[in-house]
Order: sequence, then C-alpha cells, then structure tokens
Amino acid sequence: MTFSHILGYPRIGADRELKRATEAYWKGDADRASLEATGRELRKRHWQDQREAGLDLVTVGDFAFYDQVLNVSLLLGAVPARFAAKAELERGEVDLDTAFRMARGRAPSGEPAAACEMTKYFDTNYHYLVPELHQGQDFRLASTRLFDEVVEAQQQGHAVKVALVGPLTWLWLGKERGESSFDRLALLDGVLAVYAEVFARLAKLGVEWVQLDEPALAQDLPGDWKVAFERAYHHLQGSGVKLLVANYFGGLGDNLTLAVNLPVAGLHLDAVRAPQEVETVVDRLLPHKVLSLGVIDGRNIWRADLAALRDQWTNAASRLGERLWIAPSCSLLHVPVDLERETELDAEFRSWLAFARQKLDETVTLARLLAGRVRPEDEALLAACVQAIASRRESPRIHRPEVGARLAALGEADSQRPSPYLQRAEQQRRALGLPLFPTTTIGSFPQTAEIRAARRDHKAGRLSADDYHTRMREEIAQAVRLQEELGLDMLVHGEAERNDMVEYFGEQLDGYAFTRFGWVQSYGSRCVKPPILFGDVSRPAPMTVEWSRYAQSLTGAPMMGMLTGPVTMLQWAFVRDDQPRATTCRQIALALRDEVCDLEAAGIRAIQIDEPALREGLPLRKAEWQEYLDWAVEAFRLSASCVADATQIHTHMCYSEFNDIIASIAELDADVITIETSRSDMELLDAFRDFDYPNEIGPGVYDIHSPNLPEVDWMVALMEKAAERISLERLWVNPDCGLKTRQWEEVTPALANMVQAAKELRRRHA
Ligand SMILES: CN1c2c(nc(N)[nH]c2=O)NC[C@@H]1CNc1ccc(C(=O)N[C@@H](CCC(=O)N[C@@H](CCC(=O)N[C@@H](CCC(=O)O)C(=O)O)C(=O)O)C(=O)O)cc1
Ligand SMILES: N[C@@H](CCS)C(=O)O
Ligand SMILES: [Zn+2]
Repeated sequence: MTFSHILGYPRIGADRELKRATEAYWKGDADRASLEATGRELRKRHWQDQREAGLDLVTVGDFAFYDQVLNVSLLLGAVPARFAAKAELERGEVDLDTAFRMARGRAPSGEPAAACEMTKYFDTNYHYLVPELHQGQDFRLASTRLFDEVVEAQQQGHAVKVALVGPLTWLWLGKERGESSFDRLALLDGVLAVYAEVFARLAKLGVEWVQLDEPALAQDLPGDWKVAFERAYHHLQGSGVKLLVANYFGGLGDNLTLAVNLPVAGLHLDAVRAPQEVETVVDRLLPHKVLSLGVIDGRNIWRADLAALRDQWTNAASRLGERLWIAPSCSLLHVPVDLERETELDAEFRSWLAFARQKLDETVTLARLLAGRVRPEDEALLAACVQAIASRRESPRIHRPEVGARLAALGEADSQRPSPYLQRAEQQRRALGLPLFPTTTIGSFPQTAEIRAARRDHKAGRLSADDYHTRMREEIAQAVRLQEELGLDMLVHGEAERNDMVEYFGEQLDGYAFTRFGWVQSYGSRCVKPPILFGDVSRPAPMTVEWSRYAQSLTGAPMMGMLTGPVTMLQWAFVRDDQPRATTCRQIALALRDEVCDLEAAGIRAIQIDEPALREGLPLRKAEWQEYLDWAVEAFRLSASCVADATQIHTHMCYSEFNDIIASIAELDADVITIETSRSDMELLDAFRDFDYPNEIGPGVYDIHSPNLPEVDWMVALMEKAAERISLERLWVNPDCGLKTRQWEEVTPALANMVQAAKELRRRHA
C-alpha cells in the first residue's frame, strides 16, 4: 500500500465562512461561541473531505483563526509583554482575544497594543505573524487548542496526523527584539522543551505521526543553523511520536545530507520544484524511514498529469514499497478550495484545473496507481486527466503568434528611458511644479461596503454598467475633492473601481481567466482571488485610461496613473507552467507598456507602476537570484520606458527588505519609489544611502495596517531621520501603502496630519 496524506488544507472555507465569522466577531456582531462553532464546523467538513477522498490520515493542526505560525507562538507561550497575558500564560491557555490583539492590535476584549509584524511566508503571498524573540526568553506550553482539535478529529472517527511549523523554521522566521543583540539559536533549547512536551501529550492521545514543517531547509542555511537542525532533532528523538520533517517550496540543495540523516521517521520532499533530488534521497534513505513525495502541485491550480506522474515515480514506488507516501508538494492553503463551484468557467477550461478538493482526489488516485491497487474511480479520473492534458496542450486558446512576434522584435532601446534620471528630473520639476517634500498617497482609498455592494450589484445585473460607472465616478470625484482640501500635491484617483490590484487587470487582459469563488487566504480574514494566467498575454483595450482622464479633469494638480507592474501581475496570479516565467512576465510588460503609452497620451503626467511582489518573487536560494532579478528588472523597464522624460514614473514596494536587492531596485530606474519603512524607523533607508541610490524616494511615514492616528511630530521626526540619509530634494512624504483596508474616518485625519508634517518640514528646511 502507498500511503496518501496532505500537508494542510485551506481553512477559510469554500464560502469564506471563516472570514465572515471572524469579522463578525471582531465587529461585535457575533459572540465567541458562534466563532468557535464556525471553526469546528469547518474543521469537521475539511477532515470529512480528506476522509471521503480516501486519504489514509487526516491532518490536524492546520486550522488557525488567524495564522499557523502565530498558533505555534501561542503554543510556546511566546506572547510579547505588551499584550499583558501573564495570567493567561501561567494558566496555560492564551485567550483567543490575546491572539487577535497580537495579530491586529485590537480585539473585542483587552487593551489595544501595537500588533506584531506581519510578513510574507517564504515566496508566497500568504502573510505570517513574525515571532518576537528576546534574550533569555522563557517558553512554556500555553495553549491546549491543538490537543482539543486532535480529540475532536478522533471523536469523528479519523486517523490523525498532526502538522506543525517545526522548531527551527519557527525560530528562522522570528526576529530578535530588545536593546542588545543576541543569537536566537540560544533560545532553541527552551523551544525544544515545549515541543517535546507537546509530542508527549500527543502520544498520550494516541497520535502516531507528527509532521514538522521545516521549509527553512529550502534556503541557504548558515553553518550554525545546520548544526542546530542536527542537535534539535537528536534532542527530539524518542519523544513518543514519529516525526515527519517536511521541506517544501524548493529543493534541499546543500541541506540534503543534513535532512536525510536527521534521526526522524520520515522526510517530505517537494518533488514538484525539486524532482531531481528524489533519486539521491531514495538512495540514501535509511531503511526504517518513509519518504513522502510531494508530487501534486500545492502552489498552482493546473490539473496534474497523472499518467506522467505515475511513470515518473514508478521506480521510486518499487524501490520504497510501503515506505513511499504520496502528497501535494506543500499545504493546500495556497490554492482555492473547490473547483466544483466554478460553474461559469467553460467546461474545457475547467477540465484543465484542480483546486484543493480536486487535489485530494489526485493525491489518492496517484497513490493507488503507484501501488497497483487501482479502483474504477481511479480509472475514470485517469481517463479524464489524459483527455484534459491533451486538450490543454493542443488548445488554440493559449498561443497567439503576434504576441511572440512582438517580443522577438524588441531591442535594448525598448527598455531604456530617453535620458538619464538627472535630466529627466529637471524636466519633471518644470512640468509638475511640486514643492520640497511633496506629499502623495500610494493609490487606493477606502474600499467601503457601499463600493463593494455597488460592484456586487453590477456583477449580479442589478446595477447597469452606466449606473455603476456613475457611482465609481462619484467616488473618484469625492476622493479628488478631499485630496485638494487636504492640500496633497500629487493626487491619485483612489482605485474605487478595482476589486483587487491584480484581479482587476487580469479581468481585462487576454490570456488571463478569473474565477468567482477562487479565494485564497492572504492574511487573517483577508483573501485574494488570484487570476489564472493561462495563455499569451495582450491588452485588447485600455484598462485605466478613462478613470484617470476623468480624475485629471477634476483638478489642476497632477493626477497619477496607477498600474500594477508585470512582476506583481505574475507573482500574484496562478501562472501557466508551459513556458518560462520570464517569457510570461515580458508579455505582461508589453501589455502594460501599451497602457502606459495611452495614459501619457491622455495627459497623465505621472504614472505609478506598483511592484510590491518584486522581492517575494526572489528564488529561495541566493544562487538563483541574479537570473530572476535580471528578467524582473527588464520587464519593469519595458513597461515603463515608452514615456517622455517629463513624464514621471513612480513605483511602490511594501514588505521589502531592500539591502540584498538595492542594485536591482536602482536599475528599475523609476523616477520615484515609495516604500514601506515606518515600522523600521527609517532603518530600511540605510540601504538606499549606502548604495548611493540616485533617484527620488518616498519613505512611508505611517503604518497603514494600524487604525491608530499618526501624530505630526512623529512623522516629522521620521522624515528628519530620512533626511539624514537621503538629500532633501529627493524626498517625498507618503503613507506606507494603499489605504483600501482603512475607513475614511481614519484616513482623513491621518492625511491631514501628514500634510501638516510636510509643511513643518518645508518650514524647517526652506
Ligand atoms: C497589497 N496586498 C495585496 C496582495 N495580493 C493581492 N492580490 N492584492 C493585494 O492588494 N498581497 C499583499 C497585500 C495583501 N493585502 C490585502 C489587503 C486587502 C485585501 C482585501 O481586502 N481582500 C478582500 C477582497 C477584495 C476583493 O476582491 N473584493 C471584491 C469582492 C468583494 C466581496 O467579497 N464581495 C462579496 C460580496 C460583498 C459582501 O457581501 O461583502 C462576494 O463576492 O461574495 C470587490 O471589491 O469587488 C477581502 O474581503 O478579503 C486582501 C489583501
Ligand atoms: N496601489 C496599491 C498598492 C498596494 S501594494 C494600493 O494603493 O493599494
Ligand atoms: Zn503596498
């Protein structure tokens, strides 16, 4: 028999039930009991799905009301002091509201406090809460939720495997806090003691297998971390459960020997991203260990080629026999829940896809194919699969010769602005007439319930296109009026008409398809619906020009055009796997270039091309960075370089640590870059100073994720710190990121203070 399992399942629910339940609880519209009931209901359904599909084990521990990394922090009692949870820690149960305050700064009960930092989980668009680590920190078992969930699953009759973020990856993802620097590996023993206690309790509950997610193994590990891996897993040996160490999102690389030799009962490999490592691991795996092969893609939505996978892994199956487990490459958290609901996609296109629910079936069928225990339903799935794969391969919907021809005709000059920055800057100063410390925002204004309701009514046919456009124009006019009243210098139209900065463009470009219910959790209750990039990309018609032209017609101040850049359009979509990502990215860049040209022709004097995903697109291994950066930078430049010197190109990035990639950021050659810096106290600007970054910079002066009002003095002080690093004439004043998740009641006074801060800075530095 070949075992089948998954590393984790989406918890948000096919109807985003978890989003609705948590948001209702936060608003005070639902009580704790009803939130917990929704959690139980979702877990029950998801375990049932796994069981019905025929998986041998159901996975427990992947559920979270906010984030699975935060769950481990709670389990370990790693709750920062500002959340005042001493009594809860002593009692051994951190309250759910404390967890919500850690995640978002506030909850229905307890005092608000600064939320923990949130950042991207490896190279995904999923955000985790960064564990805060202190010198001499104590750890103690401080949550029983995991054990309760295990009992819950067992009572429903399931064979359970527990999944947790592993101790090394938890530390790897954490950040040292406090005055003096220290080595966070010094905390490992304390962390391990709690993991051992957790395992002992799980063993008592009859749990045989615990999966420990250690994707840190897919990155370049310093020597002391490799030693720590060995030490940790030796320490955890004999803790009463069998440990399966799971690596995903990439290969083990030079951590292969380390991983293969860990004293654990099994290893999971990402055989989608690193199939080439499997044979070596099989050769070297000790005979008592199992190998879980992640062969179904957990990061994409294409239907698996089951016949090809069967042929590819037959040898491993015959060598390993019962020691082979079959699984998706990583948790299914990163794909939408159920394709069955997408009834509006045409049958042929739908046949090319598999979402989480369908990937369960693929996993089970493949395991049975490899074990030679084929059932009629496997034969049926295999036959449907063969047909779908052939239909996708041969489809005329994918290839459009004119797109390839346009790419082939490109020369170096096409990704080059006519003049260097200094010359452009002079022309832009004349054309735009901006003051010192110009103020701007990042693009979006609050996506109110009314805006979303109007869009929903329009999509449902209850609001005509004309009426919808009128409603959106009213929103834009109001946003323009407000910005003028506030005295902002470079205006934006506010992005009211956009459901999402990627999906909106995906809906208008050829080569993309979009779903109705394909939600994927981005952070907490927030979800995104990544479009599906299936074919050659082109722009059939202008996408933003009329909105921008209208917004500009309302004001004499410069109005910034607003586009999502090619790398972000690629990174936040499900991307075709039949050609290099670089080629797809260049196709998107050309489509965007058409839009940039049209915006300029419509009289728009500044155009922002957002690239918040540029950094997260970096390969996990440094050796592969440069190749990626080369094509990513070229794609951005290709999209931006058709404009005249006097047209100002902006870009924006958030969630970025710039030190490592500053040279590539400079190569983008954007006239202005606005970045997230406020939470780092402007320290991120050191990279720009040290590199002698030549162009203009808007370091974010306030954190848009927080509902707290930014004070004028605070922003002035931050900008003074910025001015120590960057020359005054190159500094802009703006928030950290877009304001779509905030309320107008928060945005208006915050921007008023920001403009006030800019005035004070001008007074001081006149
Ligand atoms: C900048 N960020 C983004 C990332 N990825 C993206 N693809 N887009 C981003 O903007 N990654 C990094 C960050 C993550 N940040 C965010 C911020 C905010 C959200 C968010 O607010 N998501 C919304 C959904 C947004 C959306 O698509 N809205 C649509 C549909 C609205 C809807 O839910 N409609 C309901 C009906 C209305 C109702 O009753 O509420 C429905 O269809 O059922 C729209 O505006 O039309 C969220 O609610 O989670 C995400 C990531
Ligand atoms: N223009 C976008 C960028 C978000 S990263 C916004 O303002 O929401
Ligand atoms: Zn941003």
